[in-house]
Amino acid sequence: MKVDGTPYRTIWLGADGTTVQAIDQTLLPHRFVVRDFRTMEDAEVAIRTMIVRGAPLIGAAAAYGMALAMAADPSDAMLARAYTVLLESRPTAVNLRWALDDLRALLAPLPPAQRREAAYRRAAEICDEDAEICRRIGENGLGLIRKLKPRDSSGRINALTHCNAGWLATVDWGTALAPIYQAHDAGIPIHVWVDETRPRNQGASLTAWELSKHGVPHTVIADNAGGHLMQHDQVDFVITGTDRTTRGGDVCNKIGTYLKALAAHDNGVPFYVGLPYPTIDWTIADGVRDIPIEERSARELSHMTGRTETGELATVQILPEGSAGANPAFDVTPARLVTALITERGVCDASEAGLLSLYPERSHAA
Ligand SMILES: CSC[C@@H](O)[C@@H](O)C(=O)COP(=O)(O)O
Repeated sequence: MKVDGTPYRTIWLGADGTTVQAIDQTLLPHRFVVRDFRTMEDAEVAIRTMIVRGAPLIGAAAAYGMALAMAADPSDAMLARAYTVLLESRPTAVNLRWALDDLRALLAPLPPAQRREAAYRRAAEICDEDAEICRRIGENGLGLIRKLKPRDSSGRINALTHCNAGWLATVDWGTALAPIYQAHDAGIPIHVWVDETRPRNQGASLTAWELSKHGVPHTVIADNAGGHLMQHDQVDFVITGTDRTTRGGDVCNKIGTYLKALAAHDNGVPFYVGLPYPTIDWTIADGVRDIPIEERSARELSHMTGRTETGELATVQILPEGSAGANPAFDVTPARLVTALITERGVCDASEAGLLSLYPERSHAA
């Protein structure tokens, strides 16, 4: 996607052929800064501190982390260490494990001298594949948007989204936002209600930024406003991404997604989820019980960072001294609340039968 006319992906290989570069998402929307990752540890820190975030981008960054590890030391010991260190950087997005398993299976049988080149080549392929997958999710989601009739008299289609599942969360295009970009580009009058997404504000900071860079009309709302808007016919569909979706169609996504799905269900508003195949965890049937939910620091609740009127970035405390905070970063929306899953292969029911209709080769997986 473009930033002020210049095409960008979220992560790419630097001109020296070794350093990996990525947009620093902790500074958006106020500063556009590109970071260099020179070591596997740089990639690990970037994932853990959310310089890069969003399930598909976490997978891509982990793949490049493995490549950086192999550039430093292509031994078996380093391969095992890089796998473990990177896997522990964040627990919920299954794309991380998917990418590391993919790289390890490719690299382990190779002689060490061939591992560096193979790892960089595969990391670049994963990035290209993610961009193409997301473009296809966009096409498949566009088909659904074309069938919607506006509920209110504005003549526009109103989407509601939570967190950031746009191009910043992937390598390019996004998952939830790809159909919205394609609808906008096709001339469909579409407007997006953007949940601010406390505590880290991925909606207010990232989704709003990338929609404005693409010229998509949008309005940021407090996280709790969505139910009210749905009761008053101001939301035609809800669309989110996901960090892990079970083989039965339970959707794990940013904390607060479940409440949006409940409100959508109560108001007869379609609730769609965009996802690429590496986000499906075929090993888990019950998402509420079995998906690991990341607990993040209470500091994300107690402090907020923003731009002052004089243009500097400043961090302020908003909780009283001594109040405890709890910060579960994700929740699980049961499949029964999901109208449909939108994948690169097409649209299906949020159920095992639905997913297997698109991925029949997985029917053997337990
Ligand atoms: C295409 S991204 C889907 C999800 O990764 C996204 O909605 C999300 O929850 C991101 O969480 P984050 O904690 O910002 O990494």
